[in-house]
Amino acid sequence: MPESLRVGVVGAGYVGLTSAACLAELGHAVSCVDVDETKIAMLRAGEVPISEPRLPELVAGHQEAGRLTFGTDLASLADAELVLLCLPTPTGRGGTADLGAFDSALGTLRHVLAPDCVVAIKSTVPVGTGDRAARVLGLPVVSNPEFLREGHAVADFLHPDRIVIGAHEERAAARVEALYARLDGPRLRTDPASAELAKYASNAFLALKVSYVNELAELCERVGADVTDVVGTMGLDDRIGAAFLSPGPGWGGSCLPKDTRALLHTAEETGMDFAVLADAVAANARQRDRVVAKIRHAATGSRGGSLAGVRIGLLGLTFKAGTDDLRDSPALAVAAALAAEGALLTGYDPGLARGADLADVQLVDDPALAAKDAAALVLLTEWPQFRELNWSQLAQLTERACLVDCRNLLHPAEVADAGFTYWGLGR
Ligand SMILES: NC(=O)C1=CN([C@@H]2O[C@H](COP(=O)(O)OP(=O)(O)OC[C@H]3O[C@@H](n4cnc5c(N)ncnc54)[C@H](O)[C@@H]3O)[C@@H](O)[C@H]2O)C=CC1
Ligand SMILES: O=C(O)[C@H]1O[C@H](OP(=O)(O)OP(=O)(O)OC[C@H]2O[C@@H](n3ccc(=O)[nH]c3=O)[C@H](O)[C@@H]2O)[C@H](O)[C@@H](O)[C@@H]1O
Repeated sequence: MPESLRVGVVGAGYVGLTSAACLAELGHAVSCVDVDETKIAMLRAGEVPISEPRLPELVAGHQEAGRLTFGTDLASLADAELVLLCLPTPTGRGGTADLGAFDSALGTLRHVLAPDCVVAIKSTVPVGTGDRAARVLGLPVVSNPEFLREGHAVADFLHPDRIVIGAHEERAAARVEALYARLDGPRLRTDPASAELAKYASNAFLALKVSYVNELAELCERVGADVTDVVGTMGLDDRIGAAFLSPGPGWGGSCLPKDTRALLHTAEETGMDFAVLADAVAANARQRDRVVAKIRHAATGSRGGSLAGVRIGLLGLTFKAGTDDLRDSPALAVAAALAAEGALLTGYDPGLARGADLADVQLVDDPALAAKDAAALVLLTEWPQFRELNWSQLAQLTERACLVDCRNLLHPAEVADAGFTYWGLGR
């Protein structure tokens, strides 16, 4: 029987809340602490503030069973055997990770934690952060990066591709490993610096892969090839893999952009020019500009046409399908660029609650309202339900039946039959 640990989780966001609920599911006694009083009050009332499959059931069930508690006071972690830090590490000055929230929590925890407590860092933090935290706390600090994806958070946590444990001391590493005793998946023991870097290296490689495909899509257009068949061929090679080969409006979300910036900053600090990564980031901005040019062309009938006063309907605003997260969403970056040229934007997203307040887009709760009188309809997020829309009806509602599919989600022939002139990426 694997041992049950008294676990403290600091931060109740995507990573913290998912970890807390899943660790309770694995049989541990979990106390989750966040400074956000509103969020904690919601969680105590059984409401989960983010949209993640299975999370509400786990939170409600384990709270009721007494295995999961929520609070705002870090002092409640005094008897924890293991504390997981799941604090935000957004972009700070010069592109580096801002460790403000992290340091503020450490400042309190150093007076609170028991002398035999082990601390694990789940946040994505620059190399050396764990060792620095160990000095501040006077406790062993293990790097245990998290690889879950938003929209799949619970499933990814409970079925990890790998569990990475970067530690100096065996005793501390063993305690973190005990946390996951009930989970399958390869364990990788290493030093803290390698674990910290492995997390950035993974996210940066995913970004690189998508930037490569976005540039490839451009080349396909120039030479008259179809990117779907090109990446279909590539993906069948096990060494390349089929995942992360879909062209889109650029990669975004709360992590890939900030983590590529932070890794570039780390390289810079050592005097290294990480040129291939720097260009993947630059390619992401080029991709947004290309998408905007394509929309301008579709909506005005000319490459350099003016978008002033032109009505454009947007389908999908979140940074990818299956989430309600708008942080660093490429769809919003495209919207901002269109709005800056004077376009009038109406947007529909199945993941967003009505009444969400967006700077550049009037949010509507029906795709027909986004299509109405639009000079172009632009699909920006790959929600699968968009495939089932009544495209003939939407075509009739638009002013000019032009459709820019920035995710290559739809069958060009089908939407053409519905009456649309279709633009995809690289096809
Ligand atoms: N979102 C994701 O899919 C993943 C995120 N990560 C990493 O995990 C870390 C956390 O990310 P998210 O969970 O997305 O962030 P988040 O923004 O969703 O949640 C962070 C939580 O920490 C709380 N907080 C801030 N300061 C605090 C303090 N001093 N004490 C206690 N709580 C405090 C905030 O109120 C918030 O609820 C980041 O380093 C991120 O890069 C890693 C893997 C996946
Ligand atoms: O560190 C993190 O926070 C997490 O960041 C990403 O997860 P996530 O931010 O949920 O988003 P992804 O699914 O990776 O998508 C990132 C972006 O790339 C885009 N993308 C992805 C794949 C693809 O083929 N094409 C493409 O444009 C998505 O639309 C999205 O904008 C990683 O996939 C997780 O492993 C990691 O734990």
